[in-house]
Amino acid sequence: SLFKEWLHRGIDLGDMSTAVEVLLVDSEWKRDQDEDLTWMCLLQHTSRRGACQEVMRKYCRDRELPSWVRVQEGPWNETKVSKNKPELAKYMQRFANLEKFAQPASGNHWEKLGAVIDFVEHRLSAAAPQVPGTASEILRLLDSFAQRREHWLKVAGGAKAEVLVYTHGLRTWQPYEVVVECGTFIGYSAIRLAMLTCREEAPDKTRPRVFTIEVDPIQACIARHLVDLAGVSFAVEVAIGQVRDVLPKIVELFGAESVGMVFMDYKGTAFHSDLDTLEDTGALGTDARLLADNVALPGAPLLLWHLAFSPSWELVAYAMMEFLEPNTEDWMALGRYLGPAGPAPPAPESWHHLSWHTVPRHLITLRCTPM
Ligand SMILES: C[S@@+](CC[C@H](N)C(=O)[O-])C[C@H]1O[C@@H](n2cnc3c(N)ncnc32)[C@H](O)[C@@H]1O
Repeated sequence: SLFKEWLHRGIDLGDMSTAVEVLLVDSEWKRDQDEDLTWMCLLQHTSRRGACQEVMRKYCRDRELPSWVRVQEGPWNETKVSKNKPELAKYMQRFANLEKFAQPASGNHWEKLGAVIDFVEHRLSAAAPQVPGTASEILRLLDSFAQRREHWLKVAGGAKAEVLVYTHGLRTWQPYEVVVECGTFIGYSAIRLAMLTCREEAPDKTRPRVFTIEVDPIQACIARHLVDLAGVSFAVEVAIGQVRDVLPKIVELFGAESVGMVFMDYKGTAFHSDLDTLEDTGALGTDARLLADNVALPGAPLLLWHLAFSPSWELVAYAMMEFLEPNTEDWMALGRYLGPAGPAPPAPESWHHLSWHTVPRHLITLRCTPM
């Protein structure tokens, strides 16, 4: 009936594609096949075919549909494939349903990632016809891409990059040690970390010094490509998978006490349990550092509890503004590992609760509480 009201008022369903998508996924009426098809039909005749095809593709997957419903083949539109590299196309074909595992994407997420590759490649070849470029040049290009208002990228740039560099410089590194980054995205911080590890006069090029984990295969491939363009692929290994599945293999891959620094930049509610894995498997080296981003927004209260109250850790937290978001304050937590010294006292139940009701929602509740 809401749809009918929109139609009655002459509202184009294409302009409401996000709402239509939510209703298609959540509504009771979708059990009624005919009703369902009526809306498919209406979605096909809108002025914004691209957005609506996207909705239909998601909704109609694996379903028998009448021939008049025209849904473009596959979850990947031409822009995505053409903008990326053959390796990406291979992944796309192999995992046709991957899109549903990808991070929640804004409407233009994939176009933006295609554009970032174009931007970097174009300027790189204009400035210096040889590939690879230098790592600092790639970072500069990514910064300048992100600084365009419509191109914001969720990477640890600006003040966050400074904390990253500072953290890496806090300890004396052994030749067998690695930095583990959880959440690669397009490899921005991995490239920066690789630059730091390559500062030695004759860096060992036979083994990776930065091991970075990304759940989204497309983003992981983009990261590999940019790492390659930056000329640091010898120093960076991009692993594809969930952090929780990959971390247990670290000791097997690099040896016990081989992790000198961990950079957690993915899903705050998982930080504490994934850190447990690193501690329990003996992966953390002497005086290892843990840097965790976005611990206040969206929030990682259980990680903060652990770092603050476990005798194995010392904690410092930095309040700063998000990269290119001058109105959004966020925190980074920096932990220093003192070696296995026993568990933290259990976190109060309310902290577990807080972990699920991440800080933004929690703040909304607070604001609504009468003074
Ligand atoms: C904020 S971005 C990382 C930015 C990157 N650290 C940088 O500064 O350049 C977070 C990334 O974590 C990935 N991610 C989210 N949950 C994950 C998980 N459970 N395992 C692995 N990667 C994950 C997302 O796909 C996204 O690309």
